[in-house]
Amino acid sequence: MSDSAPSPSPRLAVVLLAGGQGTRAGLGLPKQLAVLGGKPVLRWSLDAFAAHPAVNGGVLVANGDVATAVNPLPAGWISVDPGTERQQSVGNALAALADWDDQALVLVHDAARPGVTNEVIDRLLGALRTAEAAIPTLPVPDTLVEQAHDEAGDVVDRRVLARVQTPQAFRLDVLRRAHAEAVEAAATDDAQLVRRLGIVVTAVPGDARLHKLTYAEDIAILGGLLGIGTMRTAVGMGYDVHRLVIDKPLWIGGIEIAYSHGLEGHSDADVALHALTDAILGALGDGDIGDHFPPSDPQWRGAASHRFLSFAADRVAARGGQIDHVDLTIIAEAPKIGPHRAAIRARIAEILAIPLERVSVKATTTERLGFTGRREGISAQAVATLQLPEN
Ligand SMILES: Nc1ccn([C@@H]2O[C@H](COP(=O)(O)OP(=O)(O)OP(=O)(O)O)[C@@H](O)[C@H]2O)c(=O)n1
Ligand SMILES: C[C@](O)(CO)[C@H](O)COP(=O)(O)O
Repeated sequence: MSDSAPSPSPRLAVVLLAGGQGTRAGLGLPKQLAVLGGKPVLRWSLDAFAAHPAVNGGVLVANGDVATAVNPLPAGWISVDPGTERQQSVGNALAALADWDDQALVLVHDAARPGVTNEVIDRLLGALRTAEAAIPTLPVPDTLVEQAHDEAGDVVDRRVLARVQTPQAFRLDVLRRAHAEAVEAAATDDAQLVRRLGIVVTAVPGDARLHKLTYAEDIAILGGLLGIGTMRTAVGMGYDVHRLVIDKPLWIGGIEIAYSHGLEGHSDADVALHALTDAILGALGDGDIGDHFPPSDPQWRGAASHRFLSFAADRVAARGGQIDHVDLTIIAEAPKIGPHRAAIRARIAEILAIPLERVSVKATTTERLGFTGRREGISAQAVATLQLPEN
């Protein structure tokens, strides 16, 4: 029997990448801040790593506003600014790990992949007992073909292909060398840089839950994969009034209508889009249009109201929800809204990026009664029906 003590496990650091813009997701905010099951996407993997007994600390790569969403960081974690590309962001994290021993291990992970499990971390660490680098991969489930524009070409043999996920696991000295030698050579992940050193990268089974949030529809996919409850229906209502004044452009429902008068207001005073914006914010329980775009703020003077409505729609997407239906009633004695209804409906569907059938636009007079009947102003009422994930 040997009397030598077992060698201690190497220390383990995590590099959590949350420095991207999330352009392809188009959520109106960095996708790592989108809320999934009641917490930001970024928080999911941060919590999973912080709870794993082998993890000693980590570096969150994120801009200040993103890092703030997960304040305070777990013990042993710091945050650093991102670089312009993912690869530079990893480089910044490696610089922050300068005082870690070469023998340490590191897991590099996309914050856009919230579904980190202990099992996948353990598989990667198991592989690093003998390998210098290990990554999770999944088989390709579909037939793959070459394609040029809209012409499908020859089948590519998918048996020799795999989908690469993160976290990716490395001996720290290996990752340091790979990045040091890659200054001029871009790669979409760290394993490719390591392979350029001639080092073998071991593949371990990945996990469907590590699906990456890339496009807006991935939020719903992740909701299913992560077992985040069902959707609930939320209904909101909005109401707005603006005064008619002479010689102003008249904007209603995102279109300009030729008329002797226009609506008075701080923005373009589009009474219909304001009511709709409030209906959506109401369904979200997210305040009202004045909270987000205060009339006291000069930047909204004369602003086109489609910006307010897009903002509200983005907030629905960022919550992993969708707009089921909006119903708008415009109350005006004059001008007649009827001839413009179809154009208004199409414009609202365009702004909200939902099918036309999900938008209803109606109009009425008040039979010459009240302020609308006296043509002193125009009002609008709206109801928005959303599907939102249960938290
Ligand atoms: N300069 C960058 C670019 C990306 N990332 C991170 O790298 C991961 C994978 O990148 P990707 O999915 O491409 O995210 P984005 O760059 O945000 O997406 P897009 O390309 O659509 O803007 C994400 O967690 C992202 O936050 C980063 O830390 N620093
Ligand atoms: C690192 C990565 O997640 C591995 O699949 C991927 O390459 C990063 O995403 P991107 O869309 O290529 O930036």
